[in-house]
Amino acid sequence: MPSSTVVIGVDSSTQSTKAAFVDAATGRLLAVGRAPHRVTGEAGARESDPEEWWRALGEAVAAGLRESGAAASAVTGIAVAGQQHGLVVLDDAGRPLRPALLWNDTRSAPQATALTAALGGPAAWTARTGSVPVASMTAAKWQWLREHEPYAAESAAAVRLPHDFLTERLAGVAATDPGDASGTCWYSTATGAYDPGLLGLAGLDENLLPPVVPTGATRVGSLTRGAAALLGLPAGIAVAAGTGDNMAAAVGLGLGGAGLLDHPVLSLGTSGTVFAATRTRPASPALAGFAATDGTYLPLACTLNCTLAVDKVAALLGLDRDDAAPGGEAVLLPYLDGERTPDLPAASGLLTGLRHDTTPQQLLGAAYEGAAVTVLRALDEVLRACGLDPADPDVASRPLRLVGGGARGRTWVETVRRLSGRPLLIPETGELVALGAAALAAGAVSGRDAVAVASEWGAGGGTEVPPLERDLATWHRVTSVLAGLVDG
Ligand SMILES: Nc1ncnc2c1ncn2[C@@H]1O[C@H](COP(=O)(O)OP(=O)(O)O)[C@@H](O)[C@H]1O
Ligand SMILES: O=C(CO)[C@@H](O)[C@H](O)COP(=O)(O)O
Repeated sequence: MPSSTVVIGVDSSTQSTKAAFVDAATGRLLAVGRAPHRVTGEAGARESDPEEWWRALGEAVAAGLRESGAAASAVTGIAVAGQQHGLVVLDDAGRPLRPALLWNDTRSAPQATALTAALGGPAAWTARTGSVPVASMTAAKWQWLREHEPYAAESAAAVRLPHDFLTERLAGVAATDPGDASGTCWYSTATGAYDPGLLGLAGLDENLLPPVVPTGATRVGSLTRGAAALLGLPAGIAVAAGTGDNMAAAVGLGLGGAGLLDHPVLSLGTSGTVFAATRTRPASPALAGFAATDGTYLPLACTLNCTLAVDKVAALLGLDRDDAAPGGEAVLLPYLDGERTPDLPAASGLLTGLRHDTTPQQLLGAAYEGAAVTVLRALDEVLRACGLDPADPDVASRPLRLVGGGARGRTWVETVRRLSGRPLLIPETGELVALGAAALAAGAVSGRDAVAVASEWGAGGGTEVPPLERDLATWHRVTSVLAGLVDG
């Protein structure tokens, strides 16, 4: 591949769209174009207009093109990684029939409970899909739509996830990948295909879904003339299948079959996620057992309240996000959006341990601690799903890779360091999801394995932060309040 070619990786996540322009030969990040999109809704509702994602994708690509100084003619491929699980329903002209129901919309919790029971409980689900339905899963959202807006469900000519909605706009071809499909609860990680029985349970016609192509780096088509004109890119360049945002972060870090296996990652974004890439198909009811893009798997735990929730607490207190001190006796579980891990969709924020001398800075620190402990609690289960013993010194000393917007924040890094007691590895590149998507685009152009491409690019490398002695007093204080919430 000539060194002058450029690939674009798009991260269409909850709060914004980022387009990474990457030198395909060296992996050098030339520029990242950004554009925000809105999330609306109250009382558990979280929705976004897919047309806004499409507009934001155009703006982010235009900004990246300007800032990179790259000639549009140098661009050879593009791939989209998107926030997982969102339900997009389209009419027969490909227009959204309503706003997308997002991963953090908890209105679908009762439908998730009913689906779990309908198949005979959690074990039956993990055996088939790798995951147990919770409000986030697409199947629960589809059931919610059927019950609450039957007209929209009956009129749907196509059902899409966020990333494959955008891929189809680029290539004019319907396609998805095993990674994002595995977050629907109608795709089986055991068979690597849609599960007819689960589609029957959801009353969903398979013809409404995009075909699942073998990997996110599969070339599904070429940039259409219309999309090319809109984006200022050459028509005919490769469009990859793309994937979900967590799977793309794994690719960017070089995790998977052709790279690093069984090493933990913590992503601090709107969601907090903890995961690893492994060869063993996960089937733990405590985790989502996703497929990765390349035939490996991604056991993952996801919380609903991470950076956005902590920023909200900082705003309530009138503090900047790094004006925090360790929480002391105060415990703050910032479950502003309900919670998914543990599965408490109706939860709200909880504060305890206040004293006369508690400071606003401690309250903010307690919010960081509450959010961090909530996601870190699942780390041992992720390691067990990889077939590892979390207490094994070799396993305990594996660095935790920190990604997502929060990994740029001093207080996040120090809080995770203190509460995990692990060495951390903070990649130089902040935009691992977009970079992973760029590697998928490079794979679609060259036919090479995207994880191998990303490993060669070296994007996973970064700063190693040595461990601190683990703050077990805070850990136990937070986990005991959390346990009370679960039991209560
Ligand atoms: N320097 C920083 N310090 C702490 N948090 C940050 C910093 N920069 C960005 N963030 C947080 O990162 C979040 C966005 O991260 P990102 O991974 O892009 O989220 P998402 O993928 O959910 O849209 C914001 O909620 C913001 O609070
Ligand atoms: O639901 C999940 C994972 O199962 C979330 O991780 C979403 O994929 C949204 O990610 P961010 O926007 O927070 O990156």
